[in-house]
Amino acid sequence: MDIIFLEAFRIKTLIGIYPWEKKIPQTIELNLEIGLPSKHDYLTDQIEDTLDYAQIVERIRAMLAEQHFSLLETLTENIAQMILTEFQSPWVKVNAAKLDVLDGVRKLGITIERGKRGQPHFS
Ligand SMILES: Nc1nc2c(c(=O)[nH]1)N=C([C@H](O)[C@@H](O)CO)CN2
Repeated sequence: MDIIFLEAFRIKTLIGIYPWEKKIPQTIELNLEIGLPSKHDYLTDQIEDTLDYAQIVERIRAMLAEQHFSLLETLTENIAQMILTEFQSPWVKVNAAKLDVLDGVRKLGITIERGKRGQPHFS
């Protein structure tokens, strides 16, 4: 399987279970791996024949501006389901971390995998 990755994508959003977290946006860091559908033919060298990672980033920005989550679990699940359904990715891994929210912990968060990870893509 071929994979698009997004590393250290930092974005501000309202996230958290405490009252202050529902009012003050926090920066979270996202790391994503997005499986490409094996039916796609990358040898065409055309953006139409792959997943456009710029569109995925913009879609995540829009989601996190509109929707506010209490838990990182819900945030990662919503991002994963959006990528599987809207971009027809067969498999996705989403990691979301809060930065410096607990004393002595630089990053903490969650990683989820959804969908089915496929075989290597041979062309
Ligand atoms: N499993 C989780 N535990 C906690 C979360 C979370 O999203 N998932 N969130 C919080 C608070 O919002 C925290 O980040 C504030 O310090 C606590 N535990």
